[in-house]
Amino acid sequence: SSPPLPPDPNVLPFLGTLHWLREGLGGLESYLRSVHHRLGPIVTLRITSLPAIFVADRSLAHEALVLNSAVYADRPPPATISKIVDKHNISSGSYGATWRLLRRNISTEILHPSRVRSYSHARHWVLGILFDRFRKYRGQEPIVLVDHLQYAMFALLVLMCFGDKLDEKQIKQVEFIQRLQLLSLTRFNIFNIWPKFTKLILRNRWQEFLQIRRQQQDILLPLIRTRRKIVEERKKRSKEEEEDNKDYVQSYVDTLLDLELPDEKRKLNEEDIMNLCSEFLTAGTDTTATALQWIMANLVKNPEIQEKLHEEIKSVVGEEAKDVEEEDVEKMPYLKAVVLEGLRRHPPGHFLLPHSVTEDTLLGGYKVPKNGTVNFMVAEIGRDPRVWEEPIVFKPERFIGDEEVVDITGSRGIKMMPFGAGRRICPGIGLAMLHLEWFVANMVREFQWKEVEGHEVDLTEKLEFTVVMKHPLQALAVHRRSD
Ligand code: HEM
Repeated sequence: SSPPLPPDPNVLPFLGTLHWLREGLGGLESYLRSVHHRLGPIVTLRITSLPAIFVADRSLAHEALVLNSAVYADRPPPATISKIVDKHNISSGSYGATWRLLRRNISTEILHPSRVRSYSHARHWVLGILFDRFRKYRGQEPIVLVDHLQYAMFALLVLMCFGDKLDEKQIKQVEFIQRLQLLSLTRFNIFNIWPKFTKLILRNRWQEFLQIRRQQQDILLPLIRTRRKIVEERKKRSKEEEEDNKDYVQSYVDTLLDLELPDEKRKLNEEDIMNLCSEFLTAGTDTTATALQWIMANLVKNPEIQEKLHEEIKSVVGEEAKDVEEEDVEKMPYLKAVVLEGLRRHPPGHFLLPHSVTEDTLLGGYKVPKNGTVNFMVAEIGRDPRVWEEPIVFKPERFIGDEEVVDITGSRGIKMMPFGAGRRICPGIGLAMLHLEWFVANMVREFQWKEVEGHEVDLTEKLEFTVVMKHPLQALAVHRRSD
């Protein structure tokens, strides 16, 4: 009498998934699209021995993530690789006291709007670096934009994480090792399947994994130790002396040094802190740089949208202001619409991170078992033709109206959910939206972005850690104002 699992398209569970596995995870999405078409918005695949449920419908997503949010707030137990790189981090932590503590810490101590404001000087510093780089191309040579955007996001998040302005060489080292780890993760995921056996058979690859991990320790641990010393010395100084030191800005590492793990009754060790810093850097750089690249690509492809945006920016900040300020972006509805349209049409993650449920439950009349994973199809939901007219067209105007057209947090209903929804919603949503709006506004204010002949904008997607442009955007940045 117990309700069945959502329908499974394969008569022979494991064999059935082989044909998309050949194409990698990118193949999974198009396979699922055809399966949903046949079997409805909720289906089961057997990728491992545990059922993996896939949800492609906004109402079911809302029912699960928002209306039933406590039940869906768990994550599947970590596999071999995750046990090492994600140990005690937020994104893979199970729904319990440790997750709650770490999530509260990042949300209130680093990502709270008042704290985010305190990093404004860092954003101006990074914008200066970006613009110096762009000017060197004199509007004549193509810029591969994503390389610069990634560097800019790293410069910014490294500063928020470790507190100090590092030099270019140090920032590049951090960027190098974090990206190496991220991009090679798919190759190492094989160790999640029969680890004892695969570690033996693929000995060299396992050694490579450990080597990357050591390299990461060599780069990140000294930064953490330096910061610890600064914090300890600061504690020794008197309150008055500290109040005079107006330049001091709290970093993520500062907030982690004294945290105590509730389950294990001990402070975080260096490795825990490194994992949390690594998560912070990865979560906030690649996602934002990817989204920025997609938005800029659409502005280059649609010059009339870019000009309309430029007109709005000029009307708010005037002709002479040096940079667009952070308060200014709040007065730019078209800018917000451009960013939302970018996130709808090209969400950096096409799936949320896998969720799991704290108890057996029901969704859409089917059973969702405690031991399975539940995956939500973000890109499909944002491109649902029943909600979005001409969903493939880039049309910011769809977000302009008398009423709020979309609630990006999904709490009052989901039409798109690039940041997820419910208890596991991305805690960086405010910072990410600020970075997207502010950097787009400043880049469009300062330069006209033009297509390069022979390198027309190509919106083909490719799955890396996020879904990126298969052919990265190349564009000319023509300075709008004479120096
Ligand atoms: C455009 C930029 C970003 C996008 C599109 C994005 C998207 C997401 C998504 C889809 C999730 C998973 C939600 C779920 O599983 O239900 C997530 C989780 C997370 N994000 Fe973001 N994110 C962005 C920027 C950031 C930034 C700037 C930070 C912090 C510096 C951040 C930190 C996190 C963390 C810590 C989690 C795990 C939350 C948890 O499991 O409780 N993200 N993000």
